[in-house]
Amino acid sequence: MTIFYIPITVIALCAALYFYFTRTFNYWKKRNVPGPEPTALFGNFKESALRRKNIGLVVQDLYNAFPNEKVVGIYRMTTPSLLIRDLDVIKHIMIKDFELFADRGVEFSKKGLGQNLFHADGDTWRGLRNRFTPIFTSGKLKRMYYLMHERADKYIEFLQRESEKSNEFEVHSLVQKFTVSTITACAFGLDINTLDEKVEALEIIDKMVLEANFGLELDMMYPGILKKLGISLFPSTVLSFFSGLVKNVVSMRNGKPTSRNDFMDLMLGLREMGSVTSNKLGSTETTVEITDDVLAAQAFVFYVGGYETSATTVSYLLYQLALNQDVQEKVIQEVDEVLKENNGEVTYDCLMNMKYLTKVFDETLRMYSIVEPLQRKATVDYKIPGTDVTIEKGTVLLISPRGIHYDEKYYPKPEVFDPNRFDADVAGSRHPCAYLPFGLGQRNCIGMRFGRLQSVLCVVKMLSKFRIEPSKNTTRDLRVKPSKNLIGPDGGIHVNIVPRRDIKT
Ligand code: HEM
Repeated sequence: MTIFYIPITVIALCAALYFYFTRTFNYWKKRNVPGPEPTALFGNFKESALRRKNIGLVVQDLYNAFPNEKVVGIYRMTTPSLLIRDLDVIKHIMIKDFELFADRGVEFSKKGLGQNLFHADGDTWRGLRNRFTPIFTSGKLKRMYYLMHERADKYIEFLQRESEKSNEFEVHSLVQKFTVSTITACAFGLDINTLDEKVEALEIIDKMVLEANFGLELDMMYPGILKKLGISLFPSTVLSFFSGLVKNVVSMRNGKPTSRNDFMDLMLGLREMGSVTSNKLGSTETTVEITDDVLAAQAFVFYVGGYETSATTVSYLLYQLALNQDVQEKVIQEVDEVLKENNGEVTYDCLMNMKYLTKVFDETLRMYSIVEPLQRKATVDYKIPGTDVTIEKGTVLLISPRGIHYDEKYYPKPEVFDPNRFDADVAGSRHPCAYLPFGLGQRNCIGMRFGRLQSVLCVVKMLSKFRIEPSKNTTRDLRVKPSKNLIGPDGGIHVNIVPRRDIKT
């Protein structure tokens, strides 16, 4: 008899599982919100959950599939969530009604590294953001610039030595060597030799933090479960590394801020205060105790946020220069002119005046925005302006910068690399929410100026000595790495970096 029960039990179990993993899929239909058909268990994120496609591209596909909709009802695994396509609605959420969407809503244990500025929400985020904003003003960056400049010179010397051996480089890992050395110098006051040596601890962190992690899918499926279980998205080894780093620097500086004006000085200032306060709608309340874990969490997010985003941007920029020699010619002309006017010095002010290179940088981030998708969480029930849709408190909203940046409506012939899209009059006539590589509103990228500065410095220093040319391994079909949290090239970017003196004209 048992022989009959086994298949029946298996069928019943499968049916129960199917029912369980599709139970929410009427949510948007009931509310008349259009959206793609979800798949059991995965919702609309099957390709990214199976690591077949980068999550940024998955959300871009969802954006493209509904060209006439302002909002699209989707399922992050089984949890209903809303993709916002319309730029006016984006403006409401990210700017006008920001207070209602200040949270990012990535829920996991907020102990240890979880209390970092990117993942913190609510009053903790407000307190931290108030305190850390002053370190990224242009005045502070200008004072830190000499640290970046020293690293850039060492990097160019390294490149000159290496280019004697071979002209072909994989530029993503190459530029990482520069950005890791600037961020560790500016943030922690450390002089790590990332050029000639492999820094194993940093390589491990790179793998552990930037590779997609199934914790995120679990959070999509059961929002808040990681937090309830006290599970972090980051392994304890990463916490130990940053805790150790902070402790060392604190003891090297005798626990007091120095005159370096770097990130560590600001942290030491916070440590002396003992806590940070947040001002919400006029009231002042103490929110975050500044423990060593909180300091380590900020060190961690500035490190991770600081090096990879800029390294990826610069490597895509160099790739486009290799393919578009006319654009490169103009950038080189600008670099040469500015250097001539400044007796060969690359100063902070002259970088700010490189108008054409700024457009090239902006166009690079249009085609390859690195942080995808943007995310906000509703902290109240909210009727979406211009629609009949009301979202419930706790709903996660996604925005696809890449979808918008490749939308013909805003950028004709979006596959073409054209820096003139950022001429002042052309850019000024576009909707203010049509360009989102650094996000938008009060929760935008705090390190935007730093990222721009180190990226542009790296490009100027490189082009003052080298030209970038396609190599036999430069692919025209550059893919995005599926298994990463950020947008980045699959298999790297290979180009030739040729000393300018070697070029026959
Ligand atoms: C080209 C370089 C960079 C790009 C493209 C980039 C992009 C972004 C984006 C899109 C966000 C999310 C914004 C939003 O949700 O509206 C973000 C947040 C953030 N970025 Fe960057 N970033 C870059 C460089 C940096 C650097 C150099 C640092 C630090 C040194 C940094 C630290 C952060 C932090 C801490 C946040 C979270 C801010 C908050 O939630 O208050 N980023 N970044």
